[in-house]
Amino acid sequence: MVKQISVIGAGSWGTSLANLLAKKGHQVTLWAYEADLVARMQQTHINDLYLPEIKLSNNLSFTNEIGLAAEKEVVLFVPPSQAMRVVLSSCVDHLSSEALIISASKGIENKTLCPMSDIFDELLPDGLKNRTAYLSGPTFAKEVALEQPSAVVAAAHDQSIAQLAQIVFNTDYFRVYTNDDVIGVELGGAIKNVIALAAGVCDGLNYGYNTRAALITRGLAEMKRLGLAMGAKAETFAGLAGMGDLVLTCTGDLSRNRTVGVELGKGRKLNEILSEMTMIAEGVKTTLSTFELAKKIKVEVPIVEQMYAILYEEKDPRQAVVELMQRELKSEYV
Ligand SMILES: NC(=O)c1ccc[n+]([C@@H]2O[C@H](COP(=O)([O-])OP(=O)(O)OC[C@H]3O[C@@H](n4cnc5c(N)ncnc54)[C@H](O)[C@@H]3O)[C@@H](O)[C@H]2O)c1
Ligand SMILES: O=P(O)(O)OC[C@H](O)CO
Repeated sequence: MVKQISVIGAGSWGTSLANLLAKKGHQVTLWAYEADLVARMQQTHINDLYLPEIKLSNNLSFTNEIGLAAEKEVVLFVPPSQAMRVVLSSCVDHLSSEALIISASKGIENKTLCPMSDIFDELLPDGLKNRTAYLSGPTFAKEVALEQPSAVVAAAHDQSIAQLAQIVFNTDYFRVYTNDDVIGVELGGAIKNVIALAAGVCDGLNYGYNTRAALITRGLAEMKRLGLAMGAKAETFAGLAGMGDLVLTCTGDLSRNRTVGVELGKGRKLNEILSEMTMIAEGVKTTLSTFELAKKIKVEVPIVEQMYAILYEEKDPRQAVVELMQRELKSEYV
């Protein structure tokens, strides 16, 4: 059934998902933060800042008026996670009480340590709190835009809402599974970015496949440990939003997080690396949140701690690896 949908956030992922939905036949409006980008997309149907390689569907319209965009049957939020609170706040009064609300952003807010679902729970009116779903999984925006077969999960507390999201997004190249573990799916998608930074650091230091495999596996152990302490299900970390996204981001050259890590491993300064990027590497800020969250709930996350020290205390990446390798010996599953 054709839906009126708005996508709030015209970065590479919002644009790619808006295009998927429009090609599927939905009536889609894409809201961009940058007014000049909206004007150019209206003329060219190309997002020259964030997804320049893709000619967008003629079925897609563009706006800079967030209130109007929010008045749709389905509202998909895809801003950077640190901007989610402000963006959602400006939409709340315009949302229909019947709307299906979806978040596809991956991160943990710095100042509150909230995953996106806590921000939605805090800001949405009661009737909409149970009408939200969280889309996550191993998906580079460009590959989805090129219709490469991909799979994701739509997580919601209410499975009828997860199923609605599944129906709205599923295509023959974008397979959507439902999931009821909202916190697990959210933490998987957020913390894998921290581990991807670390995987990039190892590559930048010219370590090999052994190091990468060890990093991915022990990174997954940290994601799962923190997730379990936050009430997530263990199996979520073996799924698309856990191991699936972790493997993609730690190994794929399209990952912005992994790319930042590679440059850090080569010895470049964080500020210099970030100043050259138009796009966002969520893991940089999520490292800070994850480090503080783990400290608060007393969960051991040695890779996250070393990544924090590299990013925020200018620790030498090679020394960080040495310290990880020289930690007290222990059983694999402690
Ligand atoms: N790109 C991907 O492949 C991909 C895949 C899955 C999930 N995600 C997630 O989607 C979210 C959005 O990332 P992206 O890759 O689409 O972005 P991007 O890096 O391609 O673009 C940056 C985005 O940030 C927006 N922005 C910058 N400052 C802002 C502000 N103050 N307020 C509101 N918006 C602002 C820009 O308008 C733009 O939409 C992130 O949480 C990311 O982790 C991305
Ligand atoms: O490019 P990254 O590192 O932000 O990763 C993009 C997606 O989250 C991969 O699933």
